[in-house]
Amino acid sequence: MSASGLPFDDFRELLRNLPGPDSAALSAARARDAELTKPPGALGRLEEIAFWLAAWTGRKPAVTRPLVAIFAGNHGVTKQAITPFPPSVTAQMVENFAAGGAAINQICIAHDLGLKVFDLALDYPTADITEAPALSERDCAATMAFGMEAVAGGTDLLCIGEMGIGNTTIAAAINLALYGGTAEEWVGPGTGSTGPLLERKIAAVEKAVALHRAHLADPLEVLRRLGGRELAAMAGAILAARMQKIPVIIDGYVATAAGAVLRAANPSALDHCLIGHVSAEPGHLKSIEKLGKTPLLALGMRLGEGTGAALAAGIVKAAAACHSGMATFAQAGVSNQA
Ligand SMILES: O=C(O)c1ccc[n+]([C@@H]2O[C@H](COP(=O)([O-])O)[C@@H](O)[C@H]2O)c1
Ligand SMILES: Cc1cc2nc[nH]c2cc1C
Repeated sequence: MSASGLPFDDFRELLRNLPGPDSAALSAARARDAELTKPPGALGRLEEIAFWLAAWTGRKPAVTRPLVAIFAGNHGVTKQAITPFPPSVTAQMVENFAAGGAAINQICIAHDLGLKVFDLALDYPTADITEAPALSERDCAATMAFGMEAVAGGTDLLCIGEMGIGNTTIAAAINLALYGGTAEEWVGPGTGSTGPLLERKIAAVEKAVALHRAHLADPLEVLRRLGGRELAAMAGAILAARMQKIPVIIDGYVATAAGAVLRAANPSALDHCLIGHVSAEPGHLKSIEKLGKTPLLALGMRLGEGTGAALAAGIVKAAAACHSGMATFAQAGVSNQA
């Protein structure tokens, strides 16, 4: 904790002093790209991804230890009867991740990605955001710090995902607080809320944002009042990655909301991040556009658990492989005259 003793102070300081991109590594990548055996720009966005890797790692683009981190949390707002699945499914899915039976396990095998799952006090859901702040400042800051530690084991590409019944309601509330509009614009079906479930979900988001309105100009207050443990941990992990020169791929609607909190605190906070995919949750594309980003994939998925980010990691790995493995015109004896 910082000298003044307020748990958020260290994070405010970090957010004010984020490291920028490495311009020497970026220039070197651009120079090499111009020599590779392809028409200029022919690899399209793969070339931009290689430049992004160079800028945010400070090295020649390479992905050798990609990691998917899933953060799991439970939410008091589920007592408003807003989800088709019960909160017990969060812990059950954590078990399924550990046993290798979830979709994310198969995508990690397909793309050769490491996987770590962090469950965050699943037996102690956050407070119901329609009645109280989700977390105390101390709990929120401690969970952000936990998320920062999660990447300490070393990786050179971090995919951020989550698991938490009720958390699409949380993401919608965060988006409404950060961007305004109406609750209907930000609330979607999540795992399948329709009819009365969806109506109660919209009402819960409206009520929560109205209750906390006086405090929502401060993005970290948005996170602690309307967020949840997995969102706080994802925010911490994204920040830690920035400090440690690790590029990040953000997953779906909920992971994007965690990132949005950081972006609201510092407009450059997500410059080291890609959005892996646009999910089928109706508000996701708009929330991505608010960040000034373009998602890599659009596969109609709405699963969470890092699946969209993990699929995008395969593309990022391929971008690095092309950049580092292709021959130059001179090496291959190919004419570079158009
Ligand atoms: O990532 C997404 O865009 C996404 C869209 C819909 C559902 N989810 C997942 O579904 C869970 C939350 O849905 P819900 O209906 O319980 O709020 C949580 O575990 C998320 O990972 C995730
Ligand atoms: C079964 C199930 C799997 C999930 N994976 C991520 N969120 C989920 C929500 C449910 C309900």
